[in-house]
Amino acid sequence: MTEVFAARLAAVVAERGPLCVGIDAHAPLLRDWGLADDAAGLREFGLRVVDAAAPRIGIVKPQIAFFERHGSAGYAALEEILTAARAAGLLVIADVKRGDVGSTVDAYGEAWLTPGSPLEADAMTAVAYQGFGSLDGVLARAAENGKGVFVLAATSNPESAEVQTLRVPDGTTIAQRMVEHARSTRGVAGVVVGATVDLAAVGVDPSVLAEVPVLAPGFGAQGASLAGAPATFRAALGAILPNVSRSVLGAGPDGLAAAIDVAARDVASWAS
Ligand SMILES: O=C(O)c1cc(=O)[nH]c(=O)n1[C@@H]1O[C@H](COP(=O)(O)O)[C@@H](O)[C@H]1O
Repeated sequence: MTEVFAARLAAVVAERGPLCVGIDAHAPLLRDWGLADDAAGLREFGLRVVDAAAPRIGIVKPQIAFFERHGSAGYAALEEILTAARAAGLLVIADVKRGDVGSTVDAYGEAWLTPGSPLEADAMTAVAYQGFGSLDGVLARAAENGKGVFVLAATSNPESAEVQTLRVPDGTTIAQRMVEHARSTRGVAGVVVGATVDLAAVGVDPSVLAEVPVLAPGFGAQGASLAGAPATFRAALGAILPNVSRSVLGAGPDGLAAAIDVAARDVASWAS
């Protein structure tokens, strides 16, 4: 039987910790790294991040937007980076944030969560603005393949409260409803909850959040500190995958490994 994603993830976290490093190829970062903002530059950038990450941590998250900027050549670079990351034993979360009517979102699942697909990842990010049920097909595919889907619940950007704090008729916020839906998938879906978020303000119950995998971006460049995570996530701290992108990538190709080590040590200190 295929192992459910949450169990695969737990094994990676137990062995290599929960830190996730983003592969966010911003144009200014490429410039600072001495790389061209083209497909060759993207490829080099991504492969160097994989090289620095693989001996240190367990999870990487390529942000697909930065590859898409270069069209099919960007996607070709991305395919190589996905393959290299998975071959190096890293668990790969494709940050694609897809959502649509079910019959279309299924095709996104086919692209990102199917073994042997050129864009195969271990998990993808998704948006349930068209209703959690619109993700049923992609969740079924993920379950079949031991893959995961991280659904946006309470995002790190300041504008998010406008939508995510709205309440459904039983009084639950949309953010909390996403967490509850994810919990009902029993280890196939996780959620995205930003580290900049006040859980009480967005109506998310930390004890329910603790029951699902939580991708937590927002550290560093967006203002949240790794040291502050225990106070932010409380009972759910053990469920989070803290993501760092610009805060470590900004160290440059020569400083990246050390920056990842520092972040990993900060995360490891949560346990003490
Ligand atoms: O799904 C995400 O990863 C995501 C959700 C969210 O609420 N906020 C957020 O910043 N992200 C992504 O996480 C990364 C954060 O990058 P840094 O701010 O550079 O650490 C980017 O790739 C964002 O697209």
